[in-house]
Formats: sequence, structure tokens, C-alpha cells
Amino acid sequence: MHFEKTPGWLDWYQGPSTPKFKLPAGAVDAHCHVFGPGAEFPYAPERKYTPCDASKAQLFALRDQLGFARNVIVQATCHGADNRAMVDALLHADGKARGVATVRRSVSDEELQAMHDAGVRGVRFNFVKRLVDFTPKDELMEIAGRIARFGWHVVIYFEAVDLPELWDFFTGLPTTVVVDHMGRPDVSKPLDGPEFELFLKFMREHPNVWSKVSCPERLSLTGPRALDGEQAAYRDVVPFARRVVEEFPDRVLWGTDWPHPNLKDHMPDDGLLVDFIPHIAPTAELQQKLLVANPMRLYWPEETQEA
Ligand SMILES: O=C(O)/C=C(\CC(=O)C(=O)O)C(=O)O
Repeated sequence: MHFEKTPGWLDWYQGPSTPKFKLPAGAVDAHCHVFGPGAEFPYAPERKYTPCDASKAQLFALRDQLGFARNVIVQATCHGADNRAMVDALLHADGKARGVATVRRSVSDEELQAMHDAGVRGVRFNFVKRLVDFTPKDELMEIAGRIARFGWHVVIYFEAVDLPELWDFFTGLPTTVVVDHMGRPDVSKPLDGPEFELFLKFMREHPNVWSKVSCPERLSLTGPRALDGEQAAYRDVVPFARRVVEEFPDRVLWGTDWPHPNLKDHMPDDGLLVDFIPHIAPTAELQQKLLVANPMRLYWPEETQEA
């Protein structure tokens, strides 16, 4: 099957630089995707965008080049609730990848078990309107109750302005809850303004809530682009991410977001994105938690020695 990319689609950056920042041993890229390839794993009919292909082999090559040990592969909305491409990647990762799926109410316990055996450890609920059609909250809550029995968690993706309306639903979830990209703050607003304060309150009052401090390239308004040797890109995102890392060091994750769906303006060099990490996690201890201890506790708990 042949797919035409969405007009204006930006492909992932070929030949990323090798980061100057040396990742700690065992670092996990805790947010990335695979796309197809469409000829093997067709994109879903209900998708809102058609990407370029981004295969498991290309993802694993990037992992090795950047110096990550493992990946968490998150189901992308262009595959809807057809998790085959993501699961196939998990099955070919030699145990070095875990996954987050998208499921509907109709999923059977046998299907959940098969995904668990492949390495899936969570489901993603997406509330970003340009990416998905609305799913009723009672359906999502039912799914959350079922996946909780597998020890999975829920990943939520939403925009900052929608947090008040979604608050009751999110705080009623029975699992660990992982927020994608800090709930997409508007970084032109003040760090200590009401919008970001609400997000911090959400984390402060709910110890089951974690956050990915990822995607500066998506949140930044000022740039500059993380290309051409720029080593301090996305300065306007730094205070937001750093605040979350410093206040909740044991509940943060980081990921490249490769292959960076739906960027309109520029495509980052993933090597330079890795060089962003020490700006938001300035000490070796914070880096170890963000990149190793936290993702291991959530995705490979059987390998973690908890005191
Ligand atoms: O990759 C991300 O995390 C962000 C996305 C895409 C997405 O969530 C998806 O397709 O599933 C976005 O903001 O367009």
C-alpha cells in the first residue's frame, strides 16, 4: 500500500550529530515512535496525518548512535489503535524496548496479555484535538481499570489550557499517570503564572503523576533551531522543564520524540536535543534519575533494586 505524506510534512533529520553530552550508562529514550513502514504496517484510516516512514531499524540505529541503551516506543496516532508496528518493534528489540499502546474498549484480555508479553506497559489517552477524535471518558476510565490489573500506567497528552476541564478525570485515574511534554505549556506565559502553576499543583497534589520533560522543539517559540552547531537551543523552554525536574526529580522522564511528528517549522538534530538535557537536569544525580532510575522503575521494575 502506498501512502502520500501530508503536504508540508517534515522528515526526520538524517545523520544526526553525536551528542557532546555523554548519556549515563543505561539511559532510556522514554518517548519515541515508529511509523510503519506503511507498506508493511498500513497507517490507520482514521489518522489525522500521514507521516514519512520511520522503521524500527532506523530507531534502533539512532538509539545506538546517541548512546541510549533502551527505548520506550509510544503508539503514534497515525496508527490509531492498530498497535502492530509498535509491537513488532518491541519484539525485535532484544528486550531493549517497552511500549505504550492505544486500545479501544473492545480490546480483549487475551490481546492485552499478548501486548504485555511483547513489552507493553501502558496505554495512551490523547486529548489533543488536532490528533484524535473524541473518546468518551467513561470508555477511557473503563480501559484504565482493566489495564491497571496488568500493572500498566496511563500516558496522557493534552494542552495546558485544557487541564482545568480534564482535572477530575485525570485525578480519578487508578494508575500511575505520565504526562507527555509537561502538558504542553505555553512558554510565552510566565513560569509562575496560573497556567503552569496549575500543572505543578497537579503533580504536587498527586504523587502518582509523572511528567516527560521532553519536546522543547515543539514547545519553544523563540528557537533557535537546534541545528548547525547550536548548543543552547530552545532557551525559553529551559526554565519550565528545569522547574519540573528540580521539584519532582523522581517522577520525570525524557525522550527524543523521534521521528518528531507534525513539526511545521524545523526538524531538530537529535544529537543536539540530547545536548539540551544538562540545561534542564544540571547535576549528575538529576541526570541519573531522569534518564536511568525513573524510566527503569516504571518500565523495567523487575530489573530495579528498590530499597
Ligand atoms: O509525538 C508526540 O508526542 C506529539 C505529537 C504526535 C502524537 O502525539 C501522535 O501522533 O501520537 C504531536 O504533538 O503532534
